[in-house]
Amino acid sequence: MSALKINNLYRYFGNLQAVNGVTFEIPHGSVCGFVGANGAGKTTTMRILATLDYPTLGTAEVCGINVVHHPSEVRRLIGWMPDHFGNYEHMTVLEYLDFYARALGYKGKERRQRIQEVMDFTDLVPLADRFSNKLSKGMTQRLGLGRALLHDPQVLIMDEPAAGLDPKARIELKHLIRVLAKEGKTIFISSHILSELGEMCDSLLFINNGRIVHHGDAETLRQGSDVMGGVLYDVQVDGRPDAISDWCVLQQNVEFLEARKLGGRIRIDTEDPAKAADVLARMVKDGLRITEFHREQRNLEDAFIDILGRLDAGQPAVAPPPLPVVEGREDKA
Ligand SMILES: Nc1ncnc2c1ncn2[C@@H]1O[C@H](COP(=O)(O)OP(=O)(O)OP(=O)(O)O)[C@@H](O)[C@H]1O
Repeated sequence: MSALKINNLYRYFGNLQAVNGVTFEIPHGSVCGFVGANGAGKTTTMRILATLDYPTLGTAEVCGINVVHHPSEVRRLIGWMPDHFGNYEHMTVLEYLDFYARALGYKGKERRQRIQEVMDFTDLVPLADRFSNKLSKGMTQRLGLGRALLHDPQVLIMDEPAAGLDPKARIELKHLIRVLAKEGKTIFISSHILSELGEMCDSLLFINNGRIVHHGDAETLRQGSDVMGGVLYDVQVDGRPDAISDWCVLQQNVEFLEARKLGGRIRIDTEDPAKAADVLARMVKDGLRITEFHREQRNLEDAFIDILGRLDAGQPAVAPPPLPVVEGREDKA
């Protein structure tokens, strides 16, 4: 059973189709990044999962429990960290967590212990007596995370937790997310900072205009294979750079993509490194003086733009690959 499962989900606001037939599953114990432009439908999808909104059509389940039919049960399983949350004036960090722990039904010693654990984890102990509305953005996010973790949820849903954080605070947050992932929690996190998501996520889910346009792991996206239908190589020659494009015209499984100063980018129509080695050997045999031949690592922003470009060009989005199986996941630090 998946930790999160969304099936053919729609959410309309009047005529506006905010979520438009979204389907995906996220396995237990994995970290999934949710990526999309402003207004793509991320918050709406997350709010439905967090039982704060209703779908127009379709289903959403957390650990097999339907969010519409059993919202109270779902709330016990999830920790929700919204992109903005209100702090109360004249309430210290400790009082704030105590208030929510009471609301969650914790009593006496157990409550104090749970608050202490959360404050230790989020490094809020030195801020215990600070007014919660006088915290920096990074401290506020740690308080929000602490609040979301009070009932030790299995699944954490975080909407743009890194927005507005300075680099140090982002690194601290990333560290906390890694620790939680190592503990086996399922984490669904939206962000505009793709490079950071790539480092900590087992899979990335791209949404555009309310539709899922890609679901895959970051490494495959960087290498471009499942997006581009082949593998990209950067090739440089000693001599005429356009010798590569001339050569590619005569090949069946090699496509010339763009010229560069000393050569060009090509796509080899295979995942198999041995076949790429064959292509290189043929180039050399045919007289190209190769000075560089390496598999291209694209950044995730490029991959996202590629996917959107394919959609704009009327090409179908690539079918999602099988979901990653998370067994004995390793820390990616
Ligand atoms: N309560 C609402 N009433 C009307 N329209 C809404 C409502 N909530 C969201 N929308 C619209 O639905 C679309 C999707 O919004 P959503 O907040 O889900 O996007 P998002 O991907 O989270 O964007 P951002 O990255 O800017 O937070 C947007 O066009 C937004 O204006």
